[in-house]
Amino acid sequence: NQCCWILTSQNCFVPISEIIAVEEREFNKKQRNIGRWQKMAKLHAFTVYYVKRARNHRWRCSDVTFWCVDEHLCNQWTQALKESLEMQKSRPKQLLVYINPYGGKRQGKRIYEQKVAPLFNLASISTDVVITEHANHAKDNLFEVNIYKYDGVVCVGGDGMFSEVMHGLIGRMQKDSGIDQNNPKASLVQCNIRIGIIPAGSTDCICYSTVGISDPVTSALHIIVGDCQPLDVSSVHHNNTFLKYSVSLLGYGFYGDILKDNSEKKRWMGPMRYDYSGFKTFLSHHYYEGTIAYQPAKRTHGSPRDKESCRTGCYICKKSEKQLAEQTKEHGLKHEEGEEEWKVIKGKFLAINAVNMSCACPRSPKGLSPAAHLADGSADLILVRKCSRFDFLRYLVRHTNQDDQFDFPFVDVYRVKCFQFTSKLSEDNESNVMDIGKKRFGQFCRDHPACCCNIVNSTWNCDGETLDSSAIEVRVHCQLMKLFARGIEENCKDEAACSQSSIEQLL
Ligand SMILES: Nc1ncnc2c1ncn2[C@@H]1O[C@H](COP(=O)(O)OP(=O)(O)OP(=O)(O)O)[C@@H](O)[C@H]1O
Ligand SMILES: CCCCCCCCCCCCC/C=C/[C@@H](O)[C@H](CO)NC(C)=O
Ligand SMILES: [Ca+2]
Repeated sequence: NQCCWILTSQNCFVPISEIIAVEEREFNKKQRNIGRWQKMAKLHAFTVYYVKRARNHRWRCSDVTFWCVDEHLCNQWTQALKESLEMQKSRPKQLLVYINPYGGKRQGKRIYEQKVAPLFNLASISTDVVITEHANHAKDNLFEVNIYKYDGVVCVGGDGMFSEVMHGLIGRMQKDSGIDQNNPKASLVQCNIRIGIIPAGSTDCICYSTVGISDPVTSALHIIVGDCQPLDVSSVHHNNTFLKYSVSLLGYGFYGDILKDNSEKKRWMGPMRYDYSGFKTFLSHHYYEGTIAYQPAKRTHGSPRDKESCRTGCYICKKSEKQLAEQTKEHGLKHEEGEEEWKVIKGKFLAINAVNMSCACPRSPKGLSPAAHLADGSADLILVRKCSRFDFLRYLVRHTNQDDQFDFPFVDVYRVKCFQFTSKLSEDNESNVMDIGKKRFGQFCRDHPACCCNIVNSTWNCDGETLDSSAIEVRVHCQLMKLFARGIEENCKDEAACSQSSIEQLL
Protein backbone atom coordinates (compact mmCIF):
# COMPACT_ATOMS: atom_id res chain seq x y z
CA ASN A 1 0.00 0.00 0.00
CA GLN A 2 2.87 2.35 0.74
CA CYS A 3 4.49 1.68 -2.63
CA CYS A 4 4.23 4.78 -4.78
CA TRP A 5 4.53 5.54 -8.42
CA ILE A 6 6.22 8.75 -9.39
CA LEU A 7 5.19 10.43 -12.61
CA THR A 8 8.32 12.54 -12.75
CA SER A 9 7.63 15.38 -15.14
CA GLN A 10 4.23 16.10 -13.57
CA ASN A 11 5.33 15.67 -9.94
CA CYS A 12 2.24 13.58 -9.38
CA PHE A 13 2.30 10.59 -7.03
CA VAL A 14 -0.21 7.80 -7.42
CA PRO A 15 -0.22 5.16 -4.69
CA ILE A 16 -0.84 1.62 -5.93
CA SER A 17 -3.93 1.59 -3.71
CA GLU A 18 -5.45 4.29 -5.91
CA ILE A 19 -4.79 2.65 -9.26
CA ILE A 20 -8.05 1.49 -10.77
CA ALA A 21 -6.72 -0.70 -13.59
CA VAL A 22 -3.75 -1.29 -15.90
CA GLU A 23 -4.33 -2.07 -19.57
CA GLU A 24 -1.98 -2.98 -22.40
CA ARG A 25 -2.49 -0.65 -25.32
CA GLU A 26 -2.63 -1.53 -28.99
CA PHE A 27 -0.30 1.04 -30.44
CA ASN A 28 -0.55 2.34 -33.97
CA LYS A 29 2.79 3.93 -34.82
CA LYS A 30 1.17 6.52 -37.07
CA GLN A 31 -0.32 7.98 -33.90
CA ARG A 32 3.06 9.26 -32.85
CA ASN A 33 5.01 9.85 -35.97
CA ILE A 34 7.10 12.71 -34.61
CA GLY A 35 10.70 13.50 -33.66
CA ARG A 36 13.08 10.66 -33.03
CA TRP A 37 10.26 8.13 -32.64
CA GLN A 38 9.66 8.42 -36.38
CA LYS A 39 12.44 5.96 -37.10
CA MET A 40 11.32 3.32 -34.60
CA ALA A 41 9.76 0.18 -35.99
CA LYS A 42 7.42 -0.54 -33.09
CA LEU A 43 6.31 1.12 -29.86
CA HIS A 44 4.75 -0.58 -26.87
CA ALA A 45 2.46 1.04 -24.38
CA PHE A 46 0.23 0.53 -21.38
CA THR A 47 -2.31 2.77 -19.69
CA VAL A 48 -2.75 3.22 -15.97
CA TYR A 49 -6.21 4.35 -14.77
CA TYR A 50 -6.09 6.02 -11.40
CA VAL A 51 -8.08 8.08 -8.91
CA LYS A 52 -7.74 11.80 -9.42
CA ARG A 53 -8.99 14.09 -6.67
CA ALA A 54 -11.08 17.05 -7.78
CA ARG A 55 -12.85 19.77 -5.82
CA ASN A 56 -15.19 19.15 -2.87
CA HIS A 57 -14.16 15.53 -2.21
CA ARG A 58 -15.02 14.50 -5.77
CA TRP A 59 -13.01 11.63 -7.24
CA ARG A 60 -12.57 11.07 -10.94
CA CYS A 61 -10.98 8.35 -13.06
CA SER A 62 -7.94 9.70 -14.89
CA ASP A 63 -5.36 7.90 -17.00
CA VAL A 64 -1.74 8.08 -17.97
CA THR A 65 -0.21 6.19 -20.90
CA PHE A 66 3.40 5.04 -20.85
CA TRP A 67 5.21 4.47 -24.13
CA CYS A 68 8.19 2.22 -24.47
CA VAL A 69 10.46 0.93 -27.23
CA ASP A 70 11.47 -2.19 -25.34
CA GLU A 71 8.66 -4.75 -25.39
CA HIS A 72 10.18 -6.76 -22.55
CA LEU A 73 10.47 -3.71 -20.28
CA CYS A 74 6.90 -2.71 -21.09
CA ASN A 75 5.63 -6.21 -20.22
CA GLN A 76 7.63 -6.23 -17.00
CA TRP A 77 5.98 -2.98 -15.90
CA THR A 78 2.50 -4.14 -16.83
CA GLN A 79 3.01 -7.44 -15.03
CA ALA A 80 4.45 -5.84 -11.93
CA LEU A 81 1.57 -3.38 -11.69
CA LYS A 82 -1.05 -6.07 -12.22
CA GLU A 83 0.57 -8.20 -9.52
CA SER A 84 0.56 -5.23 -7.15
CA LEU A 85 -3.14 -4.71 -7.83
CA GLU A 86 -3.82 -8.40 -7.16
CA MET A 87 -2.21 -7.94 -3.76
CA GLN A 88 -4.78 -5.29 -2.76
CA LYS A 89 -6.83 -7.80 -0.80
CA SER A 90 -9.51 -5.37 0.36
CA ARG A 91 -10.73 -4.80 -3.21
CA PRO A 92 -14.03 -6.43 -4.15
CA LYS A 93 -14.14 -8.92 -7.01
CA GLN A 94 -17.80 -9.85 -6.92
CA LEU A 95 -20.66 -7.56 -5.94
CA LEU A 96 -24.40 -7.87 -5.55
CA VAL A 97 -26.11 -4.70 -6.81
CA TYR A 98 -29.65 -3.51 -6.00
CA ILE A 99 -31.08 -0.63 -8.02
CA ASN A 100 -34.18 1.29 -6.90
CA PRO A 101 -35.56 2.69 -10.17
CA TYR A 102 -37.99 4.98 -8.30
CA GLY A 103 -35.74 6.72 -5.74
CA GLY A 104 -34.98 10.48 -5.92
CA LYS A 105 -35.40 11.75 -9.49
CA ARG A 106 -35.94 8.18 -10.79
CA GLN A 107 -32.49 8.11 -12.35
CA GLY A 108 -31.05 5.10 -10.49
CA LYS A 109 -30.91 2.73 -13.47
CA ARG A 110 -29.44 5.31 -15.83
CA ILE A 111 -26.85 6.42 -13.25
CA TYR A 112 -25.74 2.84 -12.70
CA GLU A 113 -25.57 1.89 -16.38
CA GLN A 114 -23.86 5.06 -17.60
CA LYS A 115 -21.59 6.05 -14.73
CA VAL A 116 -20.92 3.04 -12.54
CA ALA A 117 -21.05 -0.18 -14.61
CA PRO A 118 -18.27 0.99 -17.01
CA LEU A 119 -15.95 1.65 -14.05
CA PHE A 120 -16.72 -1.75 -12.47
CA ASN A 121 -15.93 -3.37 -15.87
CA LEU A 122 -12.66 -1.49 -16.12
CA ALA A 123 -11.71 -2.71 -12.65
CA SER A 124 -12.71 -6.31 -13.57
CA ILE A 125 -15.41 -6.47 -10.90
CA SER A 126 -18.18 -8.91 -11.71
CA THR A 127 -21.71 -8.07 -10.63
CA ASP A 128 -25.14 -9.60 -10.15
CA VAL A 129 -27.66 -6.80 -10.66
CA VAL A 130 -31.21 -6.77 -9.28
CA ILE A 131 -33.57 -3.97 -10.28
CA THR A 132 -36.10 -3.83 -7.47
CA GLU A 133 -39.77 -4.26 -8.30
CA HIS A 134 -41.31 -3.20 -5.00
CA ALA A 135 -40.37 -1.84 -1.57
CA ASN A 136 -38.58 -4.48 0.56
CA HIS A 137 -37.56 -6.47 -2.51
CA ALA A 138 -33.85 -5.99 -1.73
CA LYS A 139 -34.33 -6.70 1.99
CA ASP A 140 -36.27 -9.93 1.42
CA ASN A 141 -33.85 -11.03 -1.27
CA LEU A 142 -30.91 -10.71 1.12
CA PHE A 143 -32.48 -13.39 3.34
CA GLU A 144 -32.57 -15.81 0.40
CA VAL A 145 -29.36 -15.39 -1.63
CA ASN A 146 -25.97 -16.84 -0.81
CA ILE A 147 -24.57 -13.54 0.47
CA TYR A 148 -21.27 -15.14 1.50
CA LYS A 149 -20.13 -15.48 -2.10
CA TYR A 150 -20.08 -11.68 -2.48
CA ASP A 151 -17.41 -9.22 -1.35
CA GLY A 152 -20.03 -6.55 -0.89
CA VAL A 153 -23.53 -5.33 -1.61
CA VAL A 154 -24.16 -2.12 -3.53
CA CYS A 155 -27.37 -0.14 -3.33
CA VAL A 156 -28.29 2.42 -5.95
CA GLY A 157 -30.83 4.80 -4.41
CA GLY A 158 -31.27 7.01 -1.37
CA ASP A 159 -31.19 6.63 2.39
CA GLY A 160 -34.37 4.51 2.33
CA MET A 161 -32.83 2.07 -0.11
CA PHE A 162 -29.65 1.90 1.97
CA SER A 163 -31.78 1.23 5.04
CA GLU A 164 -33.45 -1.69 3.27
CA VAL A 165 -30.14 -3.27 2.33
CA MET A 166 -28.74 -2.68 5.82
CA HIS A 167 -31.79 -4.34 7.44
CA GLY A 168 -31.44 -7.27 5.05
CA LEU A 169 -27.75 -7.75 5.80
CA ILE A 170 -27.82 -7.19 9.57
CA GLY A 171 -31.01 -9.25 9.90
CA ARG A 172 -29.51 -12.09 7.88
CA MET A 173 -26.33 -12.05 10.00
CA GLN A 174 -28.36 -12.31 13.24
CA LYS A 175 -30.59 -15.05 11.82
CA ASP A 176 -27.58 -17.09 10.68
CA SER A 177 -26.01 -16.67 14.14
CA GLY A 178 -29.18 -17.46 16.11
CA ILE A 179 -29.45 -13.98 17.66
CA ASP A 180 -32.93 -12.76 18.60
CA GLN A 181 -33.35 -9.21 17.26
CA ASN A 182 -36.36 -8.70 19.55
CA ASN A 183 -34.12 -8.70 22.58
CA PRO A 184 -33.09 -5.06 23.10
CA LYS A 185 -30.10 -6.14 25.19
CA ALA A 186 -28.75 -8.70 22.70
CA SER A 187 -25.19 -8.18 21.50
CA LEU A 188 -25.53 -8.20 17.75
CA VAL A 189 -23.11 -9.95 15.39
CA GLN A 190 -21.04 -7.54 13.31
CA CYS A 191 -21.70 -7.54 9.60
CA ASN A 192 -18.44 -7.77 7.67
CA ILE A 193 -19.95 -7.69 4.20
CA ARG A 194 -19.48 -4.07 3.18
CA ILE A 195 -22.23 -1.95 1.65
CA GLY A 196 -21.51 0.52 -1.13
CA ILE A 197 -23.90 3.42 -1.72
CA ILE A 198 -24.37 4.85 -5.20
CA PRO A 199 -26.38 7.98 -4.39
CA ALA A 200 -29.60 8.32 -6.40
CA GLY A 201 -32.07 9.41 -3.74
CA SER A 202 -33.54 12.62 -2.35
CA THR A 203 -31.39 13.38 0.73
CA ASP A 204 -28.48 10.92 0.35
CA CYS A 205 -27.38 11.86 3.84
CA ILE A 206 -25.50 8.61 4.57
CA CYS A 207 -23.45 8.86 1.40
CA TYR A 208 -22.71 12.58 1.91
CA SER A 209 -21.73 12.13 5.56
CA THR A 210 -19.36 9.24 4.84
CA VAL A 211 -17.78 10.42 1.57
CA GLY A 212 -18.17 14.20 1.67
CA ILE A 213 -20.21 14.46 -1.51
CA SER A 214 -23.20 12.86 -3.12
CA ASP A 215 -21.66 11.79 -6.43
CA PRO A 216 -22.10 8.38 -8.10
CA VAL A 217 -18.63 8.28 -9.76
CA THR A 218 -16.86 9.17 -6.50
CA SER A 219 -18.76 6.44 -4.65
CA ALA A 220 -18.04 3.87 -7.38
CA LEU A 221 -14.30 4.63 -7.09
CA HIS A 222 -14.38 4.21 -3.30
CA ILE A 223 -15.93 0.78 -3.88
CA ILE A 224 -13.32 -0.17 -6.50
CA VAL A 225 -10.33 0.73 -4.31
CA GLY A 226 -11.90 -1.34 -1.51
CA ASP A 227 -12.34 1.33 1.14
CA CYS A 228 -13.72 0.30 4.51
CA GLN A 229 -15.53 2.59 6.96
CA PRO A 230 -17.12 1.08 10.08
CA LEU A 231 -20.45 2.55 11.09
CA ASP A 232 -22.43 2.72 14.35
CA VAL A 233 -25.98 1.39 14.14
CA SER A 234 -28.80 2.05 16.62
CA SER A 235 -31.39 -0.61 17.34
CA VAL A 236 -34.90 0.64 18.08
CA HIS A 237 -37.31 -1.43 20.20
CA HIS A 238 -40.77 -1.04 21.68
CA ASN A 239 -41.91 -3.39 24.47
CA ASN A 240 -39.27 -6.02 23.67
CA THR A 241 -40.20 -5.94 20.00
CA PHE A 242 -37.65 -4.97 17.38
CA LEU A 243 -38.80 -2.04 15.24
CA LYS A 244 -35.86 -0.87 13.11
CA TYR A 245 -32.18 -0.03 12.86
CA SER A 246 -31.00 3.52 12.29
CA VAL A 247 -27.68 4.93 11.11
CA SER A 248 -28.47 8.55 10.39
CA LEU A 249 -31.44 10.36 11.98
CA LEU A 250 -34.02 9.25 14.51
CA GLY A 251 -36.21 12.32 14.70
CA TYR A 252 -39.40 13.01 16.68
CA GLY A 253 -41.39 16.22 16.35
CA PHE A 254 -40.16 18.37 13.46
CA TYR A 255 -38.43 15.68 11.36
CA GLY A 256 -41.11 13.09 12.17
CA ASP A 257 -43.86 15.49 11.12
CA ILE A 258 -42.05 16.30 7.85
CA LEU A 259 -42.22 12.62 7.03
CA LYS A 260 -45.84 12.26 8.12
CA ASP A 261 -46.79 15.05 5.75
CA ASN A 262 -44.43 13.70 3.11
CA SER A 263 -46.62 10.76 2.11
CA GLU A 264 -45.99 8.41 -0.82
CA LYS A 265 -48.59 10.47 -2.71
CA LYS A 266 -46.05 13.31 -2.87
CA ARG A 267 -43.27 11.12 -4.32
CA TRP A 268 -43.96 12.64 -7.76
CA MET A 269 -42.44 15.87 -6.41
CA GLY A 270 -39.07 14.09 -6.09
CA PRO A 271 -36.56 15.62 -3.64
CA MET A 272 -38.62 18.86 -3.57
CA ARG A 273 -41.23 17.12 -1.41
CA TYR A 274 -38.97 17.50 1.63
CA ASP A 275 -38.77 21.30 1.17
CA TYR A 276 -42.52 21.57 0.73
CA SER A 277 -43.28 19.43 3.81
CA GLY A 278 -40.46 21.11 5.74
CA PHE A 279 -42.02 24.52 5.17
CA LYS A 280 -45.53 23.31 6.09
CA THR A 281 -44.24 21.61 9.23
CA PHE A 282 -42.31 24.72 10.19
CA LEU A 283 -45.49 26.83 9.92
CA SER A 284 -47.53 24.37 12.01
CA HIS A 285 -44.99 24.77 14.88
CA HIS A 286 -46.20 21.81 16.94
CA TYR A 287 -44.47 20.79 20.13
CA TYR A 288 -44.83 17.56 22.05
CA GLU A 289 -44.56 16.63 25.71
CA GLY A 290 -42.59 13.63 26.81
CA THR A 291 -39.82 12.11 28.92
CA ILE A 292 -36.36 11.14 27.80
CA ALA A 293 -34.04 8.94 29.83
CA TYR A 294 -30.48 8.45 28.59
CA GLN A 295 -27.15 6.97 29.58
CA PRO A 296 -24.24 9.27 28.71
CA ALA A 297 -21.52 7.80 26.51
CA LYS A 298 -18.70 8.03 29.03
CA ARG A 299 -16.21 5.80 27.25
CA THR A 300 -16.11 7.77 24.02
CA HIS A 301 -13.64 10.58 23.72
CA GLY A 302 -14.95 13.86 22.40
CA SER A 303 -18.09 15.92 22.82
CA PRO A 304 -20.85 17.16 20.49
CA ARG A 305 -19.56 20.71 21.01
CA ASP A 306 -16.08 19.89 19.65
CA LYS A 307 -14.83 22.12 16.87
CA GLU A 308 -13.17 19.21 15.05
CA SER A 309 -15.22 16.85 12.92
CA CYS A 310 -14.85 13.13 12.22
CA ARG A 311 -12.52 12.72 9.22
CA THR A 312 -10.67 9.90 7.42
CA GLY A 313 -8.61 7.92 9.95
CA CYS A 314 -10.39 9.65 12.89
CA TYR A 315 -8.47 8.88 16.09
CA ILE A 316 -11.62 8.94 18.24
CA CYS A 317 -13.24 6.23 16.10
CA LYS A 318 -9.93 4.28 16.10
CA LYS A 319 -9.91 4.34 19.93
CA SER A 320 -13.47 3.01 19.98
CA GLU A 321 -12.44 0.23 17.59
CA LYS A 322 -9.64 -0.75 19.97
CA GLN A 323 -11.97 -0.67 22.99
CA LEU A 324 -14.49 -2.80 21.12
CA ALA A 325 -11.84 -5.39 20.25
CA GLU A 326 -10.68 -5.54 23.89
CA GLN A 327 -14.25 -5.80 25.13
CA THR A 328 -15.06 -8.63 22.69
CA LYS A 329 -11.88 -10.43 23.75
CA GLU A 330 -12.86 -10.14 27.41
CA HIS A 331 -16.60 -10.77 27.30
CA GLY A 332 -17.14 -12.38 23.88
CA LEU A 333 -20.54 -11.49 22.50
CA LYS A 334 -22.01 -11.21 26.01
CA HIS A 335 -23.61 -7.83 26.56
CA GLU A 336 -21.78 -5.81 29.16
CA GLU A 337 -24.42 -4.20 31.37
CA GLY A 338 -23.62 -0.51 31.81
CA GLU A 339 -23.35 0.63 35.41
CA GLU A 340 -23.72 4.31 34.46
CA GLU A 341 -26.69 6.14 35.86
CA TRP A 342 -29.69 7.16 33.81
CA LYS A 343 -30.45 10.87 33.41
CA VAL A 344 -34.08 11.85 32.99
CA ILE A 345 -35.47 14.94 31.24
CA LYS A 346 -39.14 15.87 31.02
CA GLY A 347 -40.34 18.68 28.80
CA LYS A 348 -42.07 20.15 25.78
CA PHE A 349 -40.08 19.66 22.62
CA LEU A 350 -40.30 20.94 19.04
CA ALA A 351 -37.77 18.34 17.97
CA ILE A 352 -35.91 15.40 19.46
CA ASN A 353 -33.12 14.26 17.15
CA ALA A 354 -30.74 11.38 17.75
CA VAL A 355 -27.97 11.13 15.17
CA ASN A 356 -25.30 8.46 14.82
CA MET A 357 -23.34 10.59 12.37
CA SER A 358 -23.25 14.28 11.45
CA CYS A 359 -26.18 13.85 9.00
CA ALA A 360 -24.50 16.23 6.57
CA CYS A 361 -26.30 16.37 3.24
CA PRO A 362 -26.50 18.81 0.32
CA ARG A 363 -29.26 20.76 2.17
CA SER A 364 -27.18 20.98 5.35
CA PRO A 365 -23.47 20.58 4.49
CA LYS A 366 -22.26 20.41 8.10
CA GLY A 367 -25.26 18.39 9.30
CA LEU A 368 -27.48 18.21 12.36
CA SER A 369 -24.53 17.48 14.66
CA PRO A 370 -21.29 18.53 12.95
CA ALA A 371 -18.98 16.85 15.50
CA ALA A 372 -20.77 13.48 15.62
CA HIS A 373 -18.59 10.45 14.84
CA LEU A 374 -19.26 7.69 12.34
CA ALA A 375 -17.87 4.88 14.47
CA ASP A 376 -17.39 5.93 18.11
CA GLY A 377 -20.24 3.84 19.54
CA SER A 378 -22.35 6.84 20.49
CA ALA A 379 -25.16 9.02 19.19
CA ASP A 380 -25.76 12.74 19.71
CA LEU A 381 -29.14 13.40 21.30
CA ILE A 382 -30.38 16.89 20.41
CA LEU A 383 -33.34 18.32 22.34
CA VAL A 384 -35.00 21.42 20.92
CA ARG A 385 -37.40 22.72 23.54
CA LYS A 386 -40.51 24.77 22.96
CA CYS A 387 -39.51 28.21 21.65
CA SER A 388 -40.93 30.88 19.37
CA ARG A 389 -41.29 30.31 15.62
CA PHE A 390 -38.65 32.96 15.04
CA ASP A 391 -36.14 31.22 17.34
CA PHE A 392 -36.85 27.85 15.73
CA LEU A 393 -36.21 29.40 12.32
CA ARG A 394 -32.88 30.78 13.61
CA TYR A 395 -32.05 27.26 14.78
CA LEU A 396 -32.92 25.73 11.37
CA VAL A 397 -30.99 28.38 9.46
CA ARG A 398 -27.86 27.50 11.46
CA HIS A 399 -27.93 24.06 9.85
CA THR A 400 -26.98 25.75 6.63
CA ASN A 401 -24.33 28.26 7.76
CA GLN A 402 -21.19 28.25 9.90
CA ASP A 403 -22.86 29.39 13.14
CA ASP A 404 -23.17 26.99 16.09
CA GLN A 405 -26.67 25.46 16.10
CA PHE A 406 -26.25 24.32 19.71
CA ASP A 407 -25.62 27.83 20.99
CA PHE A 408 -29.25 28.55 21.96
CA PRO A 409 -30.78 28.43 25.45
CA PHE A 410 -33.58 26.17 24.14
CA VAL A 411 -31.23 23.58 22.57
CA ASP A 412 -29.40 20.87 24.53
CA VAL A 413 -27.13 18.20 23.15
CA TYR A 414 -25.79 15.04 24.84
CA ARG A 415 -23.55 12.24 23.63
CA VAL A 416 -25.32 9.02 24.58
CA LYS A 417 -25.00 5.25 24.24
CA CYS A 418 -28.70 4.52 24.75
CA PHE A 419 -31.94 6.34 25.46
CA GLN A 420 -35.66 5.81 25.96
CA PHE A 421 -38.52 8.10 25.06
CA THR A 422 -42.13 8.09 26.22
CA SER A 423 -44.61 10.70 25.10
CA LYS A 424 -46.87 12.36 27.67
CA LEU A 425 -49.81 10.82 25.89
CA SER A 426 -48.57 7.26 26.20
CA GLU A 427 -47.52 7.88 29.82
CA ASP A 428 -51.07 9.03 30.51
CA ASN A 429 -52.45 6.06 28.61
CA GLU A 430 -50.29 3.63 30.48
CA SER A 431 -51.13 5.05 33.88
CA ASN A 432 -54.79 5.06 32.86
CA VAL A 433 -55.33 8.70 33.68
CA MET A 434 -56.33 9.80 30.22
CA ASP A 435 -59.52 11.75 30.66
CA ILE A 436 -62.41 11.45 28.25
CA GLY A 437 -62.13 15.11 27.27
CA LYS A 438 -58.73 14.49 25.66
CA LYS A 439 -60.13 11.58 23.70
CA ARG A 440 -63.14 13.52 22.56
CA PHE A 441 -61.29 16.65 21.48
CA GLY A 442 -58.63 14.67 19.71
CA GLN A 443 -55.67 16.76 18.82
CA PHE A 444 -56.56 20.13 20.29
CA CYS A 445 -55.17 21.36 23.51
CA ARG A 446 -58.13 21.62 25.86
CA ASP A 447 -56.67 24.38 27.99
CA HIS A 448 -55.43 26.61 25.21
CA PRO A 449 -57.33 25.98 21.97
CA ALA A 450 -55.34 28.61 20.10
CA CYS A 451 -51.89 27.39 21.08
CA CYS A 452 -49.72 24.95 19.16
CA CYS A 453 -49.59 22.37 21.92
CA ASN A 454 -50.34 19.06 20.32
CA ILE A 455 -51.65 16.33 22.55
CA VAL A 456 -51.49 13.73 19.81
CA ASN A 457 -48.15 12.07 19.31
CA SER A 458 -45.66 12.92 16.64
CA THR A 459 -44.04 10.11 14.66
CA TRP A 460 -40.45 8.93 14.74
CA ASN A 461 -38.56 9.46 11.48
CA CYS A 462 -36.07 6.58 11.36
CA ASP A 463 -33.65 7.21 8.46
CA GLY A 464 -36.58 8.47 6.39
CA GLU A 465 -39.10 5.76 7.40
CA THR A 466 -41.85 6.18 10.00
CA LEU A 467 -42.03 4.03 13.12
CA ASP A 468 -45.33 2.66 14.39
CA SER A 469 -44.66 3.44 18.01
CA SER A 470 -43.81 6.70 19.78
CA ALA A 471 -42.45 5.02 22.93
CA ILE A 472 -39.06 3.62 21.99
CA GLU A 473 -35.88 2.19 23.46
CA VAL A 474 -32.69 2.91 21.50
CA ARG A 475 -29.21 1.43 21.83
CA VAL A 476 -26.09 2.26 19.80
CA HIS A 477 -24.12 -0.75 18.55
CA CYS A 478 -20.54 0.34 18.00
CA GLN A 479 -19.29 -0.35 14.44
CA LEU A 480 -21.97 -2.94 13.69
CA MET A 481 -21.51 -2.63 9.95
CA LYS A 482 -19.08 -1.44 7.30
CA LEU A 483 -19.28 0.73 4.20
CA PHE A 484 -17.13 1.03 1.09
CA ALA A 485 -16.02 4.51 2.17
CA ARG A 486 -13.22 6.12 4.21
CA GLY A 487 -14.97 9.01 5.95
CA ILE A 488 -14.60 12.56 4.70
CA GLU A 489 -11.04 13.35 3.63
CA GLU A 490 -9.33 16.54 4.76
CA ASN A 491 -9.36 18.89 1.80
CA CYS A 492 -6.65 18.16 -0.75
CA LYS A 493 -4.10 20.93 -0.21
CA ASP A 494 -2.64 20.94 -3.69
CA GLU A 495 -5.73 20.80 -5.86
CA ALA A 496 -3.85 22.02 -8.94
CA ALA A 497 -1.55 19.02 -8.76
CA CYS A 498 -4.51 16.76 -8.09
CA SER A 499 -6.60 17.98 -10.96
CA GLN A 500 -4.31 17.16 -13.84
CA SER A 501 -6.07 15.53 -16.74
CA SER A 502 -4.61 12.69 -18.74
CA ILE A 503 -0.83 12.72 -18.71
CA GLU A 504 1.38 11.09 -21.26
CA GLN A 505 4.81 10.10 -20.15
CA LEU A 506 7.79 8.44 -21.79
CA LEU A 507 9.44 5.74 -19.76
N1 LIG B 1 -39.15 -0.83 -7.10
C1 LIG B 1 -39.58 -0.12 -6.07
N2 LIG B 1 -40.83 0.43 -6.08
C2 LIG B 1 -41.27 1.18 -5.05
N3 LIG B 1 -40.53 1.45 -3.93
C3 LIG B 1 -39.29 0.94 -3.88
C4 LIG B 1 -38.76 0.13 -4.94
N4 LIG B 1 -37.49 -0.22 -4.60
C5 LIG B 1 -37.25 0.31 -3.39
N5 LIG B 1 -38.32 1.02 -2.95
C6 LIG B 1 -38.49 1.79 -1.69
O1 LIG B 1 -38.37 3.18 -1.99
C7 LIG B 1 -38.03 3.87 -0.80
C8 LIG B 1 -37.33 5.19 -1.08
O2 LIG B 1 -36.23 4.97 -1.88
P1 LIG B 1 -34.87 5.78 -1.86
O3 LIG B 1 -34.34 5.86 -0.51
O4 LIG B 1 -34.01 5.12 -2.88
O5 LIG B 1 -35.25 7.22 -2.42
P2 LIG B 1 -35.72 8.58 -1.74
O6 LIG B 1 -36.72 8.32 -0.68
O7 LIG B 1 -36.09 9.48 -2.85
O8 LIG B 1 -34.39 9.15 -1.12
P3 LIG B 1 -33.90 9.44 0.40
O9 LIG B 1 -34.17 8.18 1.16
O10 LIG B 1 -32.45 9.76 0.27
O11 LIG B 1 -34.69 10.59 0.94
C9 LIG B 1 -37.16 2.90 -0.02
O12 LIG B 1 -37.56 2.89 1.31
C10 LIG B 1 -37.39 1.53 -0.67
O13 LIG B 1 -37.88 0.60 0.27
C1 LIG C 1 -37.96 26.12 7.12
C2 LIG C 1 -37.86 24.95 6.22
C3 LIG C 1 -36.82 23.92 6.67
C4 LIG C 1 -36.73 22.78 5.68
C5 LIG C 1 -35.86 21.66 6.18
C6 LIG C 1 -35.72 20.63 5.08
C7 LIG C 1 -34.99 19.35 5.44
C8 LIG C 1 -33.53 19.50 5.79
C9 LIG C 1 -32.81 18.21 5.56
C10 LIG C 1 -31.88 17.84 6.68
C11 LIG C 1 -32.08 16.37 7.00
C12 LIG C 1 -30.86 15.73 7.46
C13 LIG C 1 -31.14 14.42 8.13
C14 LIG C 1 -31.39 13.31 7.16
C15 LIG C 1 -32.27 12.37 7.37
C16 LIG C 1 -32.50 11.25 6.42
O1 LIG C 1 -32.33 10.05 7.12
C17 LIG C 1 -33.93 11.29 5.87
C18 LIG C 1 -34.09 10.24 4.79
O2 LIG C 1 -33.42 10.56 3.64
N1 LIG C 1 -34.22 12.59 5.32
C19 LIG C 1 -35.15 13.40 5.85
C20 LIG C 1 -35.33 14.76 5.24
O3 LIG C 1 -35.85 13.06 6.78
CA1 LIG D 1 -21.51 7.69 16.30
